[in-house]
Amino acid sequence: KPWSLADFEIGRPLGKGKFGRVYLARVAKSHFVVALKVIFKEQIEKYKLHHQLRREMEIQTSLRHPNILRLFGWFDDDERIFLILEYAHGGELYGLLKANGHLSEQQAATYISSLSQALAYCHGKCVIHRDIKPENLLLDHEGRLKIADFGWSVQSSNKRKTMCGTLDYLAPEMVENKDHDHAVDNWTLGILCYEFLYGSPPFEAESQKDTFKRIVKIDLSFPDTPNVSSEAKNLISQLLVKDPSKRLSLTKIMQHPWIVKNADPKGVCLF
Ligand SMILES: O=C(Cc1cc(-c2ccc3c(-c4nc5ccccc5[nH]4)n[nH]c3c2)n[nH]1)Nc1cccc(F)c1
Repeated sequence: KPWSLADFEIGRPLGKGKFGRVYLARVAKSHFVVALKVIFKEQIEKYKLHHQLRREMEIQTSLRHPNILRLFGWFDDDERIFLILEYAHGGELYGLLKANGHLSEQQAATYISSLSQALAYCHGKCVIHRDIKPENLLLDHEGRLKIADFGWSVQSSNKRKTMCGTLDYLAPEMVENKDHDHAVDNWTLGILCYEFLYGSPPFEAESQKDTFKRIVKIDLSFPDTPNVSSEAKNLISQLLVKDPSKRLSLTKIMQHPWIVKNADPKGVCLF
């Protein structure tokens, strides 16, 4: 019997986006907790997004990895499509980063390792460009990282206001509108690693124009505080490289001395 809204008890909103909101919910019978995403059909029709949505749902349903948020299933009624998504009890990684200012080298290395494993899994299934910015990263009850690919730009509560327009995470070949491949994800890992350790992305600037200039110039510098190990700086410097083919591969990232030394093998590290 297909799922329907009657099977769920709806809780508070968790986030909202262009195409609808995400609610905390639980299966009425089993009390199994999920995140229920509501997408309005008239929005999909208006933007002619049927195929993209269908493809995204097929991709998400097929991805099974401990660091990728699950799409358990979906159902619809006359005006809405409902996605039954995994609930991440720890909320947005962005919240943890902003609360602490920056993460410890152990936390940062653990999350970069988890992201590299999740991306290697995706690339292995010819799925690229999972939008990996802090706003798309959630934590489960054990502090394990979960990529929730909001390709549908969910603007949730405590998201950075400049998020929608920021270039901070885009690789040079993207801001220069050249064709790009999965190496853009390796660049983004460098950006994220820097942001986890210093609290803000490396090419942040007052205007998008200045960020653009800093990205294409690879205008990278490491502040003296917080004190970050040279191995961490070495990894970042091998990812924030202009030539996509020269960026450290996902396998090499997982074998990097800083990752081997600092990442928690179980991917949870709570210190
Ligand atoms: O839209 C998304 C991804 C997505 C995930 C979510 C999302 C948002 C928030 C949460 C949360 C969550 N837990 C929290 C705890 C505290 C505070 C906030 C929290 N949000 N858990 N799981 C979530 C899932 N929104 N959108 N996938 C998608 C879109 C179209 C088609 C498709 F197949 C998948």
